[in-house]
Amino acid sequence: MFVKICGLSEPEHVEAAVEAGADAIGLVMTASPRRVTPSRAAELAALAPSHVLTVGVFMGEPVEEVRQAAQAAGVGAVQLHGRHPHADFTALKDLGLTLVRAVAADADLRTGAFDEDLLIVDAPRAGAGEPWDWTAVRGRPSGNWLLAGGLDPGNVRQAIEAARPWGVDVSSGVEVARGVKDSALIRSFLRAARS
Ligand SMILES: O=C(O)c1ccccc1NCC(=O)[C@H](O)[C@H](O)COP(=O)(O)O
Repeated sequence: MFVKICGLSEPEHVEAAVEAGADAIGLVMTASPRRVTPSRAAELAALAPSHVLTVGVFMGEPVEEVRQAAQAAGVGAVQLHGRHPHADFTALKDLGLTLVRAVAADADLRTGAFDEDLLIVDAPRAGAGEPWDWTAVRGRPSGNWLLAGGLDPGNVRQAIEAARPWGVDVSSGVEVARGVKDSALIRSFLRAARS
């Protein structure tokens, strides 16, 4: 089970996620209480070993802005929320970035439809910690896709049973307050997702 811990902004939480075995960490570089600057994202990304995918998270920015921020941060992947033309994905892929397409369940759920490497099927409001009907996507995407939206250490097993994803992604569910991560919750989430 691939696990991504998203919305990290403090070194101690990057270290906790890496030590607990996260496969990917998300650094939010768009409007959000979790937003980090490109230079802060670079500091955080540098703490992750090379086997951990570092993901810059964007929503609606022009592709040139995404390119500049991702390159300044030195992340290995970009996660695009919102509508982007296929050409945006191609332009970013040509830079060697891993592409993550984040959508709600009513979108095109074919993995690779936009040449992305990874699909995230999320709640309608990304990063809001809102659970949704995870059974609605069971058997729909195939390949490498992550389930997200309202997951936490207490419900992630149930969500995995409901949707049968390839991996999971969490942000709010490992926080003690909006935008404030907790190392113990990060560890619990990883344990529960893989139990
Ligand atoms: O975290 C944000 O505030 C955010 C803002 C805009 C676009 C994406 C954002 N976050 C993405 C994620 O944290 C995850 O990919 C996912 O939505 C998980 O969210 P949650 O329901 O909070 O676990």
